[in-house]
Amino acid sequence: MFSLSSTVQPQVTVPLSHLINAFHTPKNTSVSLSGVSVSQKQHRDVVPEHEAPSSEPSLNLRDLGLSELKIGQIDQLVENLLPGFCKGKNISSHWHTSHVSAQSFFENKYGNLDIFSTLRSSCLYRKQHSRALQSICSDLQYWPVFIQSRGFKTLKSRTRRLQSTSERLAETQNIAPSFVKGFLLRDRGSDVESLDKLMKTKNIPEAHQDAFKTGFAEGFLKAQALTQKTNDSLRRTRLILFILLLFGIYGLLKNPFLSVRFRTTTGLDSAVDPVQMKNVTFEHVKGVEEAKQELQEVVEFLKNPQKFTILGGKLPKGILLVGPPGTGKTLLARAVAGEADVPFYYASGSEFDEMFVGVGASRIRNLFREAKANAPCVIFIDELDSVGGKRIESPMHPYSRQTINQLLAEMDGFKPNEGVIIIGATNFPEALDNALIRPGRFDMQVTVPRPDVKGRTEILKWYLNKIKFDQSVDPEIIARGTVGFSGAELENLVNQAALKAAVDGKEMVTMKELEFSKDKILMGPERRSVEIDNKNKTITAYHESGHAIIAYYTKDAMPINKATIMPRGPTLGHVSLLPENDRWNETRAQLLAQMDVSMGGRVAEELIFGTDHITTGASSDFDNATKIAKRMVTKFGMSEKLGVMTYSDTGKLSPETQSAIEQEIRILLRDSYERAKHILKTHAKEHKNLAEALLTYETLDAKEIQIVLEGKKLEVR
Ligand SMILES: Nc1ncnc2c1ncn2[C@@H]1O[C@H](COP(=O)(O)OP(=O)(O)OP(=O)(O)O)[C@@H](O)[C@H]1O
Ligand SMILES: [Zn+2]
Repeated sequence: MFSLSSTVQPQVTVPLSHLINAFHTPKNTSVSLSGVSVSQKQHRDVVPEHEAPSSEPSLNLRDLGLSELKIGQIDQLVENLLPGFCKGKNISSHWHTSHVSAQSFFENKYGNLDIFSTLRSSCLYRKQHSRALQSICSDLQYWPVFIQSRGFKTLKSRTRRLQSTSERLAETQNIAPSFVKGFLLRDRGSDVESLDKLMKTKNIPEAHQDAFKTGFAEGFLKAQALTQKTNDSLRRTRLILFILLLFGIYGLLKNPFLSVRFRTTTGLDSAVDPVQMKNVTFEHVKGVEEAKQELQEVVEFLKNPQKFTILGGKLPKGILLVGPPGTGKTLLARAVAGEADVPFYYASGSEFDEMFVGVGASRIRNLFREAKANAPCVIFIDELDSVGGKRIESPMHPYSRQTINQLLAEMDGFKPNEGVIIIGATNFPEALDNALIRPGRFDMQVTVPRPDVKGRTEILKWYLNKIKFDQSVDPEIIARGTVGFSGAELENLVNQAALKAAVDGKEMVTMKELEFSKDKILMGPERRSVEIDNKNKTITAYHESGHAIIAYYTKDAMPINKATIMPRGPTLGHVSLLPENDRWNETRAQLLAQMDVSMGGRVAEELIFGTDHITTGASSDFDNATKIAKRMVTKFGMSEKLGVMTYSDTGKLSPETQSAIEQEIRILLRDSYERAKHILKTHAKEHKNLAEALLTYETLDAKEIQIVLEGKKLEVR
């Protein structure tokens, strides 16, 4: 384990290369770190400060103390800095710890949330931020190194930091993502923005923008070449950069819709032009069937608003697409417009107040004026939380209230049959201002989850069909190994494989390149979340199988409908049961069975992972079981000791009766726990099989569960 001392020591001077080596050196080599105490299994030696070669670039951390952190740097920290720690394996385990502590902080605060989206979308929570950051950063004392090296000006030092070609490759994404968009398009780092901003301020006409970007990249290459002339691997980097560039431009020409992204232009009274999205349809969005179904109605409405409303159709004005980054929310919104063949207005919440503070409100006004004049149409507001967050006391955004109020006023200001549909996207719905989700505003929520294994297969096939690949390629195998990947990441995976094949001079993409780029992505930025996912997934798989096994082997339990370990909302997985008929009455045996099924999760954790490793994940299960037990005792007269009598207001009971009730409930729960334990012990083998099947397939329906429990082999889907 690579753990660094836990206090920030701003006075330490750390030679960059030493840090870098520490990040990228395999476990068994020893690395010198100056001034940073390092402890792990095999001790690495710590070189005193003066021994650092003076010619090396070094950084005085004093100038960059934690208190200096600007809110705007949080994105950089989260998106760029922390992944940097995860490149090597050691770092990844290190990150693990920090992640958990930061996450638990947020969990206490907000329930089970994705730390990344939380940090990303809530620049407003200044206090929480600094605390969360401290918990992340407290032992990452050299983090400013990375922050310092962001941006075009300082990229030189950053390049030195990068050791392997593959990282240089990753680096190129940060350098020129806007013109490799559609190709390697996930990074929206600050570099892109600065380039975009530069183009805005320089007023580059659209026709020349590509040339400008190219020139910019070339200039960057030159600057790089000047500083490190003879470096061999640098040449390779330049080559790769260049190939990337060509590919990117090629992709841009070939596939314009991928890169056309409408932005409200600068200026106070900016014109707003729609983007017609004829060529994006639901066909382009894979693996989110449920969301598409839910949105189908909206398409019908947009095709003919009057008719729809005359027939009595009722539609929300606003639809909120909720889901993690890169799952296709923007794509879905475009597809809605495309399907209905109506104009699509794109706006990004974070852009409203970005150029000139206070113009957000007028931008919103313009946007809606234009949209209404061109109805039916779709207005899409990406990153809705950054305009509609609960930022009442945000010093960063003094005008945001105005912006959000304007948005609310506009939404209230038109009738449902006017044909304007507002689609907002967020990966952090909890941060939204309550006023926004009231009826008549964003009152319909559509979840856009990470794709399951089937969805991932579809997405991979879709993007594979755009490139050349050989017979060996089996999308399903890749899909199984990419738990937790979003659509964008899968697209990226395919693109990177194509790139790798091209760089290696191959004619087609084979399984080898796909596996390579999968691993690369896994080791890169996404790794820790996936790693945590895997660990959590195992626990979840046994927990959920526990419920399922009890349900299956208990005579009076409801039949199982499905079991899944796909996280949804705040849950990590669930087992759903379906009553055979509507239940008018429940028997004592049925109630007990329900309790046993609830107990199954925790019992499974205890049996498989040991008492020390049981998780908090069972609390709602216990709530369930306790409620049933309580009702049995106090309402249904199902306790021998307390007899056939109801006890409605437990507050008015004598202490003796109360404790008798409690005692009875406790006994019911304890017995239930023991029954569940007995079943799980008896069926340990089936339990294991089911958990493993869940880990492979993520979701199993009733029939598949039965097949597994009967010891047969599941057909590969
Ligand atoms: N389900 C999917 N099917 C096909 N392609 C997808 C899917 N999800 C994402 N992609 C690809 O990833 C790109 C980025 O996705 P998109 O911008 O729609 O995600 P998003 O959910 O809006 O992300 P963010 O929250 O970061 O804005 C899409 O343009 C598309 O190329
Ligand atoms: Zn449970």
